Amino acid sequence: MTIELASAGDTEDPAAAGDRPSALDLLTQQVRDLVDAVVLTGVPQDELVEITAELAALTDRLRALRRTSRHPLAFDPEGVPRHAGNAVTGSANPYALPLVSRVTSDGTIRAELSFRQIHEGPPTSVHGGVSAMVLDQVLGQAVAVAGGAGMTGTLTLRYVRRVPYGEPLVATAEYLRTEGRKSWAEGRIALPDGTPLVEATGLFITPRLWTEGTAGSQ
Ligand SMILES: CCCCC/C=C\C/C=C\C/C=C\C/C=C\CCCC(=O)SCCNC(=O)CCNC(=O)[C@H](O)C(C)(C)COP(=O)(O)OP(=O)(O)OC[C@H]1O[C@@H](n2cnc3c(N)ncnc32)[C@H](O)[C@@H]1OP(=O)(O)O
Repeated sequence: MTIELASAGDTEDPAAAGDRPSALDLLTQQVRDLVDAVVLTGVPQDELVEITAELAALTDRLRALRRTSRHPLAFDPEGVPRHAGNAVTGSANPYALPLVSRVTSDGTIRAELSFRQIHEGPPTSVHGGVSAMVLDQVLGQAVAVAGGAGMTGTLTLRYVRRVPYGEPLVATAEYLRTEGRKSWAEGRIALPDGTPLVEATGLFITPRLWTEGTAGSQ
């Protein structure tokens, strides 16, 4: 297999790397695969002990050089915030799905996604907090693209139907309105045919600190 990597240094600037994955992106995806494998593994105890020791050694190798700063926040040409360390969308965060969203011609945020077994809450269903995290993100992106980027003040959810994992789903969000530093959005996670599973409305508040030009220092 030949892997075309982004150039060294591109990881600091996702736009410069284009669509090519960086070595960090590939490591991150490998760790996601590892986490999936851990949840589902049935290998015997002694094998688990050996694997754990190997992982401890790999963890030490990664810790040999630690970042002293967070991953930078950037905006793609459509105005969607991109942050490699983000818990939902981050290409360099193994914990992230990762969720990849785009802006449609009418300004809707749209992301195709598929939850995995690691997201399980109730048997065979996705944990409600995981659904909330995805909706918080896409609603936040909707207000950011509309010019009202902010912190979540309130997020109200209605869990309509159980959310399955391992199946294609769609998350969408639309900006509603702005009053001063407050912006509202609504969205949903749905089946591909539009059947809603979780519906959300959210209020996002642009912190006074950001309007004073100190974003990112909090
Ligand atoms: C230099 C410019 C830089 C611009 C920055 C650019 C980009 C930022 C990038 C990315 C962001 C975009 C998208 C990200 C995508 C997804 C979003 C995920 C978001 C999160 O995952 S985020 C984590 C959870 N979130 C929190 O961790 C919030 C903790 N909290 C605070 O940080 C403060 O609390 C804050 C900032 C909310 C307000 O602080 P503040 O000092 O700026 O404003 P203040 O208190 O004066 O309130 C003003 C008016 O909002 C009302 N109000 C206040 N709080 C309210 C609430 N909770 N509910 C309802 N109304 C509320 C007041 O009642 C008043 O209302 P009124 O004016 O009518 O009296």
